Amino acid sequence: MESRIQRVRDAFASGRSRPLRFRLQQLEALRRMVQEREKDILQAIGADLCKSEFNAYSQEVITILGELDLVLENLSEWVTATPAKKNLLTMLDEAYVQPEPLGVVLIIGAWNYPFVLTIQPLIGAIAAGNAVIIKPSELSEKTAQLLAKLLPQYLDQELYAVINGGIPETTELLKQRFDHILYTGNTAVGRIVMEAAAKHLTPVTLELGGKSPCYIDTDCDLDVACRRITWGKYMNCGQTCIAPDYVLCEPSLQHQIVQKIKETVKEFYGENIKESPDYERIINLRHFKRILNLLEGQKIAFGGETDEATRYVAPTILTDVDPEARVMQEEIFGPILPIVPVKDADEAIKFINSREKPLAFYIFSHNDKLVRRMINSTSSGGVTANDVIMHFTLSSLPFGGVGSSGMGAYHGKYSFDTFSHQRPCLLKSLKREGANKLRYPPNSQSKVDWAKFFILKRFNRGKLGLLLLALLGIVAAVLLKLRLRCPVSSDDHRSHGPALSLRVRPDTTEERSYSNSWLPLPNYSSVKQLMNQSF
Ligand SMILES: NC(=O)C1=CN([C@@H]2O[C@H](COP(=O)(O)OP(=O)(O)OC[C@H]3O[C@@H](n4cnc5c(N)ncnc54)[C@H](O)[C@@H]3O)[C@@H](O)[C@H]2O)C=CC1
Ligand SMILES: CCCCCCCCCCCC(=O)O
Repeated sequence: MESRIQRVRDAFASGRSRPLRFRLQQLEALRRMVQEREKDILQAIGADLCKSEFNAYSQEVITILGELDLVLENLSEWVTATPAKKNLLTMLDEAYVQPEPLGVVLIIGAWNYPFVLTIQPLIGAIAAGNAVIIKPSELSEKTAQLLAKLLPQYLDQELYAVINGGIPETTELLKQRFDHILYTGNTAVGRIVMEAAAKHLTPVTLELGGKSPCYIDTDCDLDVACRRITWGKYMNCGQTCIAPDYVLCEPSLQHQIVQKIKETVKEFYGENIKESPDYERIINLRHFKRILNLLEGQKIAFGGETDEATRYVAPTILTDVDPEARVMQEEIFGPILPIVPVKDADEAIKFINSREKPLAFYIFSHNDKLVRRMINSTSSGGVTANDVIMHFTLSSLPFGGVGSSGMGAYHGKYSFDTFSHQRPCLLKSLKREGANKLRYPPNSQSKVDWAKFFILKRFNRGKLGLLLLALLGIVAAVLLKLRLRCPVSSDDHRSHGPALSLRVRPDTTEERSYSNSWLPLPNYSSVKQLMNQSF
């Protein structure tokens, strides 16, 4: 394992992952892979999650094709250095922020969307110029095997390596040094990843889970709300990290919600849900049993049927759920929807704030003021109002958790930023040493005053500020010139402090001899007064 990672590190050190052209080539190759091997990809996802090709395409492949298009279109802009604002001391220098690759990145994927959750971070890591070790989840075995077979056929084999295996392999992998780790999975393993990363001071992006609440207001189109919730809750058999985990609503709404979700389930999956090509299965027996345990002692208002042989769990709704019940303590990650009655929106806010920060928060209401109030009084990784899941699909929004639902974010430009170091660059010349003397010892009050002036002064009115700055420059230059005509004693330098750092080219040899000295301005306070006018 160590030698494999070393090979990837050597490939990164060769510098070939850095040029924009190379990154674009690799991303185009990845797009070719998705297009040419679409059938294989859909079959692998289908085999892992019992998912139809239509669903695998719209839930996973579309996202990746969209992300690739976005990155290919914008990467040349993202890699370009951004000029930085300067202060008076650096106004003649070059200051910019240059994104640079971090090095070797480790991406640990999860099984529930095994293609998108592995390939989407990979796109960002390649775009940012990194080498990558990809560790797909061992639970989605077919997709993991396919990725290990396909990626080397399309991408640079030394820069991008797939390592498959289970917990022992991941544990071994985590002992190695990486320059960034992006992990998607449960919070307990998130802690293990962070602890391992800390040993090497490796930064981490943790895409974790949690219990995402969904508040339904009385002022709401319940038909639409319930249709959207049914879609987001039962998609992928509830195994979606941003699925609405539970519903909060006033007691009077409970019965109607159950009825409407029931009708929608029939509309979506037909009379015999087991036969529906759109209804998936639980990934393995361990998770199946875990979900079954969550049903114990609960009032099942709808669903509840299970079949161990096929790991089938019917779309299920629980009503009047006690907040202390087990089903309300851990992320469900299955097709069970508990409804917890609350008095009103304020009680819902309190309820949410008394728990760990969730990955997503959903509010259904016609009342725009209420929606904004609920957003402003809670915290979550992301929010969608009057729908569920959909914020995930917008690459212009950062995707990630907060608090125990994760740290850091990715998607689109946010992925590029996650896998880049924003390197600040200041390019000075070895000339103009005069202006620099204000920071050299011995220090004095006037040097401090000048330093304050040069560094703290802000010009925030755009062109007007620049115009006034130019005028000030002219005034300073004239004063400087006047001063240059009269010889200055070394004592004067010490007692009056520095001159403005302006390009003043002395005309005569005599003047040149003063050009590198601290030339005192005759009246600093008048300049200070001038500068304190609001520019
Ligand atoms: N924030 C997000 O974007 C997403 C978060 N999730 C969360 O992931 C969870 C479900 O995924 P999991 O069952 O955790 O996926 P999982 O069992 O596939 O584990 C994820 C990865 O962690 C590794 N792993 C597992 N146990 C480990 C250990 N003890 N030491 C080292 N590595 C280990 C696995 O090899 C795998 O690659 C849910 O909590 C869900 O909310 C899932 C999808 C997206
Ligand atoms: C056309 C609709 C597309 C919907 C895409 C849903 C993809 C959800 C992936 C979420 C990953 C996760 O949160 O576990």
